[in-house]
Amino acid sequence: MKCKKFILKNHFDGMPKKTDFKLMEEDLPPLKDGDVLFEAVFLSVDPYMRAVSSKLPIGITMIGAQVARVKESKHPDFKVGDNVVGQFGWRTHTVANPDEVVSGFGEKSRPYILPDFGDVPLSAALGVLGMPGNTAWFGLTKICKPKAGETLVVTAAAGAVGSLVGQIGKILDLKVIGFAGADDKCKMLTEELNFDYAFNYKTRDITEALKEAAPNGVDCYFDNVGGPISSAVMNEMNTFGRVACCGSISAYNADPKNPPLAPVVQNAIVLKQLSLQGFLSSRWKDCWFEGIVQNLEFIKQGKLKFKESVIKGFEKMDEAFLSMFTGDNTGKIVIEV
Ligand SMILES: NC(=O)C1=CN([C@@H]2O[C@H](COP(=O)(O)OP(=O)(O)OC[C@H]3O[C@@H](n4cnc5c(N)ncnc54)[C@H](OP(=O)(O)O)[C@@H]3O)[C@@H](O)[C@H]2O)C=CC1
Ligand SMILES: CCCCCC(=O)/C=C/[C@H]1[C@H](O)CC(=O)[C@@H]1CCCCCCC(=O)O
Repeated sequence: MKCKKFILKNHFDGMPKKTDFKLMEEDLPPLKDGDVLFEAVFLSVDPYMRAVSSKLPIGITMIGAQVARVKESKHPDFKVGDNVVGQFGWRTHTVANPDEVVSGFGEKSRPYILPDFGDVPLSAALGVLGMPGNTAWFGLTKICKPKAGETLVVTAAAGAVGSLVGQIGKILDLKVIGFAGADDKCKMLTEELNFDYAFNYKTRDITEALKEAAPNGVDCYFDNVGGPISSAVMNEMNTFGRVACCGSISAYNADPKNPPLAPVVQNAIVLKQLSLQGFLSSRWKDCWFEGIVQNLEFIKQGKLKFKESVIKGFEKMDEAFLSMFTGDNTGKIVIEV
């Protein structure tokens, strides 16, 4: 049996291009004792792949998670028909011993069998009921530690993580201000997702927008973008404000030898006694299912909506990946095989 896979053909130089990838076929080995044959159902593209792949060798299968179905099994814990989330990379089929799966950056990562999501589609296991959902839930509650009545700012607010952070902020009784890169995204955030304010960072001055929406200052900042936008937000923060440093997508395509310069924020950090803390969602791997159960509960209660940009066809993995950097997605991008 053959599988299709995408390999990294060139290291990205600036914005990733279709020509940086190659779609190939590979013969799958027969199953040994302990092995399982997984078939991809939905695949994920995530911004970290841009940052991480520059450190990986050319020719590797592109890294990442997928929802896969067990087609054959010689492992006692995995039954035919089980749905799992596994770090198998950009490939349609995988033969692997689940106890030996290693993620693209070298961490052991046993695929986990998905619980019943009820009416919620399986693709959510890559979004609201998976890594981005847990990033939002744990990152906001454990790093920003918000208190009811406080003001939260979130950037990349219409994306997979940001759209959930803002809604969870509202569930926790915060005033929520989002920044996103298009007027229709901002409209969606306030009209559908309950944000109090949303501004287009491409057309609005950040400081001015915050003076209008947060005249009493910002207490929590969930930072998905880094760079000058984040410097401007930090300058509007209140004493003892908390910043959850989640990602810096504004610089992922930058030349590492000539990185972009953002305005200095040390004055704000010192004078306002801010706490900035970086985190990876994997910090909460030991209580991973608590986050999933919590977000599923919010969905069932009608308090949390999730947006997906579903792209059909494994062959479009590369295009789906590129679209994150042009802001073409709303919510989580998933590829349906
Ligand atoms: N720490 C962790 O464990 C995790 C961190 N992350 C990080 O969170 C952030 C969001 O990820 P995710 O929700 O998956 O992705 P998104 O779904 O938010 O997609 C990326 C979005 O980023 C915005 N964007 C792209 N380029 C820029 C830019 N130059 N400046 C500002 N915004 C830009 C675009 O929206 P727009 O139209 O608004 O510009 C785009 O849609 C990323 O930085 C990612 O690395 C994600 C998961 C886990
Ligand atoms: C390298 C840039 C990472 C930017 C932030 C981000 O998007 C992180 C996402 C992680 C998510 O929590 C689950 C993951 O697997 C993502 C990648 C973690 C990268 C680890 C890199 C380790 C290393 O290079 O040493």
